[in-house]
Amino acid sequence: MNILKFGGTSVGSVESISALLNILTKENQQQEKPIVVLSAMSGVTNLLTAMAEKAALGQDYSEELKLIEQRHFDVIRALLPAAAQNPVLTKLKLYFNELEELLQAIYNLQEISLQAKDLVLSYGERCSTLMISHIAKQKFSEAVFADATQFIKTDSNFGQAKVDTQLTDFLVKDFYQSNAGKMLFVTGFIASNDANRVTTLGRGGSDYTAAILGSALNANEIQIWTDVNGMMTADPRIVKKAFSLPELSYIEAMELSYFGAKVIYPPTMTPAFLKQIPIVIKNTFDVAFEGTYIRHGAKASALPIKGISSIDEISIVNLAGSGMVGKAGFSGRLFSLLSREQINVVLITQSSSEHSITFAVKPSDAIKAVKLISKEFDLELQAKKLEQPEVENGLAVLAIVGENMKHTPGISGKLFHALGRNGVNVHAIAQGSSEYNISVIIAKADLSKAVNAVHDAFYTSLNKTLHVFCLGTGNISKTLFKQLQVQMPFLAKNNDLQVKIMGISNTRKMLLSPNGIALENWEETLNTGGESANLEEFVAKMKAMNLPNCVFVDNTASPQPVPFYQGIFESSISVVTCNKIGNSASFAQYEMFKNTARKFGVDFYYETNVGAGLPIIRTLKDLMMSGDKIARIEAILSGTISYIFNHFKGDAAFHDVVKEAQELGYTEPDPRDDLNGKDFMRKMLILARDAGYAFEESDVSIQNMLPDACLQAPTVEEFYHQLELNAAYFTKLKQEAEASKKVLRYIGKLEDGKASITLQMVDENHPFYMLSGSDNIISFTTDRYKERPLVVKGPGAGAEVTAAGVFADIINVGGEKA
Ligand SMILES: NC(=O)C1=CN([C@@H]2O[C@H](COP(=O)(O)OP(=O)(O)OC[C@H]3O[C@@H](n4cnc5c(N)ncnc54)[C@H](O)[C@@H]3O)[C@@H](O)[C@H]2O)C=CC1
Ligand SMILES: N[C@@H](CC=O)C(=O)O
Ligand code: NA
Repeated sequence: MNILKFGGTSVGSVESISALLNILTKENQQQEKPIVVLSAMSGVTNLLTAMAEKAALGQDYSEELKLIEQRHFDVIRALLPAAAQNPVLTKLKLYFNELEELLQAIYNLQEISLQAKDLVLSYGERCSTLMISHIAKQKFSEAVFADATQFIKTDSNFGQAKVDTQLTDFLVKDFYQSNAGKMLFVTGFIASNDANRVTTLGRGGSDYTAAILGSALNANEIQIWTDVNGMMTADPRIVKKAFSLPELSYIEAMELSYFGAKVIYPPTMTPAFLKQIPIVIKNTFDVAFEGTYIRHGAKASALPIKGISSIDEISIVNLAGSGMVGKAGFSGRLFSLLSREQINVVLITQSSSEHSITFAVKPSDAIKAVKLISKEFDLELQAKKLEQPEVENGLAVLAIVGENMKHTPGISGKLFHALGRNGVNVHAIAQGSSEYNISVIIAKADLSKAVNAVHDAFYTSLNKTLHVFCLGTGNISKTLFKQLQVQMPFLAKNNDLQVKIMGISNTRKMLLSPNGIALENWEETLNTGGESANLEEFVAKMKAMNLPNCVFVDNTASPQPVPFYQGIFESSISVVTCNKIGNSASFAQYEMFKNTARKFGVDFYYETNVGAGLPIIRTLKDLMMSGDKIARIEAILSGTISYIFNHFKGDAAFHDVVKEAQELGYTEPDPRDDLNGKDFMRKMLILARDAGYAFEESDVSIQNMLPDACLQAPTVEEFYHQLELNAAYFTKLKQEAEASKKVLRYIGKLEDGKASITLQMVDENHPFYMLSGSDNIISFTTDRYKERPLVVKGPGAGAEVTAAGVFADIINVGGEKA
């Protein structure tokens, strides 16, 4: 026979009770009738508590009483034919009269005992069970109401009574036998003591009732019907990607629910655990869900951990003292003191020196614990053998749980890597001696980020999410958003990766969205839903969202974002940028960015700073890291100038060709930065620094290729005008080159600790002669590439290739999926 327990939400409304009846119809096809255990209608227990408290304070409680009556009567009127309503309405009315008299007595006394409170609460389960048993009788003629106070016997610890197992087993069996063939509807949560006074079973009490009955009657299984899809890999309110677990062992379920999973309350399972009766958690509102099975010999899954549980509010108490802590008997005295005073210790850690102990408790217990300790160890404190206990608040616990953990090396490494990379500071660690759980104490503010990061790290077959905040909505960003949108399904399918844009800002508007910004209509969303742009606020809000796997993308050409990089790294957020201004300002700053990113375990990627999407920065880094020595770098690194020299032919006018380069998206937002060599200089400087030189801007000499008037043009418009006025200068250059069968090339060189950019005319024997479009070319001569240099060549400017380079940098963040 099966026990089916339905929680408050499952009996809370006409719809849920109808669903419950359908479930019973199916279950009734089994050979033996099920036993149904019911909770009070959702919210009713709270109302009863409120009424009892009001009565004890001499306040009016009639509103609540009316509300409770109304909720039951509404269900009866909706689910029973008129002729069948009267008998149950009458019986319920009797209950409500008793309840009212009881409350009146409390009101008169203006005081309430635990015993009276249990009695008040008992009406929640009695009313719901009586009502539903009558409704069920329409379908199942064998339905019978059973008040569990008749056969579940406890001590007199009202509010949290302890069950007399032997007597209860006997009475339950007897009751069951004398009701053979009936379908029993049993009140959850309530029982009675020797004197037949009503007692309650404490937290999770209706589950406990189901387990007690299941154990006494050797049930086939105990079904716990609730409103969620069983036990999940993490709290679904915190982790959107959390999924239901098909199967768990008892120990795993205990460990998981101990730290927060509210689906079942562990102690309630003990009777079932001892008899090895499987428990299955099912969803009344989603009958297609097969349930989470908790049973003996649950199959070990391929996953090293089963779930992540968490408690979002915890305090820790630190105790230290060389003369005391760690000595035999100390922790015994400490923890029996706490247990005597009913302080639940969630977690304990002891330092290896054994001179300190840290334990975690509910915040409301922390001060109480300190007072108790101060009293108990007064002498030791006075003698300075023990230091004053210290309390830390605002903390949370995260625990990973799984029986497989102890057979799988590297679990804690993975946990701490995920936490470390995301800047989550660990205050204390505890590994249960069972090795079924590893728990860490972290700041409450970091909990959501931490649980998500750890979930991503362990459930790698799920998509890992990168949370991206993007500055700039110009040429490059627009193209990046398009590329991301197209590529997203591929990344999800083949790389288990999701890139979510959480924030966008340009100089006018900014928008940050906790759910991410859809890329189909980002522009409209930003314009209609965004607020006035404010860079400082954008960065602050990004940090406050405290997301795991977070990336800040700077796709501007502005110096303004650069001063924020440092603080962004310090918040454990990676930076990806195509903006060269950060890396080409002072060397001290360049070095600080690198060091800070390394210190905080995040990435700083800027491949597109040199040669757009061409793998130049990455190649240089690989050469350096593998121990090669750079002897010489020669390069053409201005896509714009490359394009101009490749197209300034025949009777084309120079300024028109420049305009074309701008229109094709090759130039900087301000094309003067390309033609005056500044953009090229920045690239040479960044290369030199990455090659190990502590260079400043002044270390790169630039041969100017523009007449003075062009260089000094105060606006872009004036610049184009000056280019036109100086047409003869450019034509002369071109003719000189053509006359000697050469081409014009603007070439950078780094050799012997010197960097330069010069305008050259090269003939067909020169390796840089053959270039087309916006091509860049770079040749690395090194110890290992001595005879023939390592050459990278290809389009070095343009929105598509640049956005693609930024895209690649973004998905390389975190490294694991690349
Ligand atoms: N075009 C190319 O081939 C390549 C470009 N790059 C770099 O890409 C970067 C972007 O270039 P484009 O997209 O063409 O520029 P753009 O001028 O089209 O767009 C720049 C965007 O940045 C925004 N912006 C500027 N200052 C801002 C601030 N303080 N806060 C928020 N947003 C701000 C602007 O509103 C604009 O949306 C530049 O740094 C450029 O050097 C790098 C490699 C190649
Ligand atoms: N404006 C730049 C673009 C790449 O950084 C260029 O022309 O090379
Ligand atoms: Na590059």
